This record gives sequence, structure tokens and C-alpha cells, in this order.
Amino acid sequence: MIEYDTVSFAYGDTPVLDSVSTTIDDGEFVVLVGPNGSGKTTLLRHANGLLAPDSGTVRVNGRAVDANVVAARAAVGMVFQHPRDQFVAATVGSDVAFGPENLGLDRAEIDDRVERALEAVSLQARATARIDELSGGEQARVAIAGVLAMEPTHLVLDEPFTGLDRPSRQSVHAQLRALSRDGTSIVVSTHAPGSVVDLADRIVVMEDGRLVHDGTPDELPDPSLSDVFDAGSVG
Ligand SMILES: Nc1ncnc2c1ncn2[C@@H]1O[C@H](COP(=O)(O)OP(=O)(O)OP(=O)(O)O)[C@@H](O)[C@H]1O
Repeated sequence: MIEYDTVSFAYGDTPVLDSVSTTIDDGEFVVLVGPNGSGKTTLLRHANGLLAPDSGTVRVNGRAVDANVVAARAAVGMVFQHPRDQFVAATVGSDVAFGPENLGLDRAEIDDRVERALEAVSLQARATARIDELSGGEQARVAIAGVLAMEPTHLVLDEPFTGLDRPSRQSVHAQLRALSRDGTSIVVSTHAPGSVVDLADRIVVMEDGRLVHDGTPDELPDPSLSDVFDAGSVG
């Protein structure tokens, strides 16, 4: 469970988060929607201690993130906006192995994790492929596999559909749906919700650093949110 309790944050003199409270339950699929600059990335980066609140608290599995950043990072896997920036190796398998290798696991356990992570994103046949030869959708799935190999209980994806064509998006959607069914909680941020909303248990809408809507997809559309939902539809 990830709990945001009245979290406020500013970059220097620029306030970005204004007393944000919401909880992501275990196994829940949450879509975080908001225009560019509304504070989505800033909010997500608090979930594993990349940023710390000026006031309020973020807890992961009941423990304050700033009291144990290592535990929060183990529990919350993050896929950033441009997966390409996240790769550290030339081939799929070696990139996915990088995280578990840094945990100091033995080789058999590393190989096992890589196999399971690639299977979870249906890329087991591409383990020896060069990452720069993959499609955008396959690269997004490799980034997800790299995080899954760390065996997080929560997966947080910041604008994972940017630059993906429709088949690639559908493929990533399918993988996220499967992971969610297997019990991983998932948070996807997007400025252009589109069809990812169909996967969500809950939609959280941000505007200017505040949560302006937090509810099930059935509770949408709220006419006051039409600007957000008209902003685009790529997700
Ligand atoms: N490192 C930083 N230093 C100063 N201001 C920042 C920094 N990162 C983000 N901001 C500002 O904070 C505000 C919120 O940015 P944030 O990236 O969290 O929003 P977002 O909703 O994720 O938008 P986007 O989809 O464009 O990433 C914006 O006004 C942005 O310019």
C-alpha cells in the first residue's frame, strides 16, 4: 500500500504539490491523470524517496518512506517517462539482469528472475536481442521487465505510452492488465488518458498540484474534468 497523507512540496519557491492525500491499495490499478505540469511526476517520485515532502508523509507498506528509503525502493518499482534513458546494457537479458545482479543474488536466482520478468511481458524469446533493434513498445516492455526483476509489490509508470503507436500501447496495456491480475498494484500517470482508463479500478485527477477527483471510472466523466479528458487520447 502507498499512502500519501497531506503531502505538500515545492521546488525552491515554486509550490507543486498542495496537501495531496490518496492511498493506492495492494493490487489496485490506479490511473493518475492531469495536464502537463500538474505535478504527476513530482507526486510519483515521492513514492520511493526520489523526492521528500516539505510537509505531510508518504508511507509504503505502513512505513514512512524517508525512514527507510531502501525498503520503499524495493517495494515500489518505477518506470520513467523515457524508458530508453533507463537502459544500462546492450541486450534485453543483460539489461533485465542488471538490477538483480546489484542485489548480490546468486546466478541461478538472477537467471530465474530474468526469465520470469521477460515471461511477464511476453519477451522471453527476445532475451539475446539488442535493445536498440526493438520497437518502442518492446522497449517499454523491457523497461517494465527490468523493474519486475526486482520483484516490487507496486509498479509505478510515468507516462509509459509517450511515443508508442497503437499496437505497442495495446501490447503494454495487455501486460499491465496481466500483472494487475497477478496482484501487483499499478499506478500509471498520463496527460492523455485514452483507453488505459478501461484498465483502472480508480482514476485520480490532478490539477495545479491538487487532487480534484479520486474515484472509480464509473464516476467519470465529471463535466469539470472535460478539459483534462479532451486534452488528448493516447493512453
Ligand atoms: N526539477 C525541477 N525543478 C524546478 N521545477 C520543476 C522541476 N521538475 C518539475 N518542475 C515544475 O514542477 C511542476 C510540476 O511538474 P511535474 O513534472 O511534476 O508535472 P507533470 O504533471 O508530471 O507534467 P509532465 O507530464 O509535463 O511531466 C511544473 O511546473 C514543472 O515545471
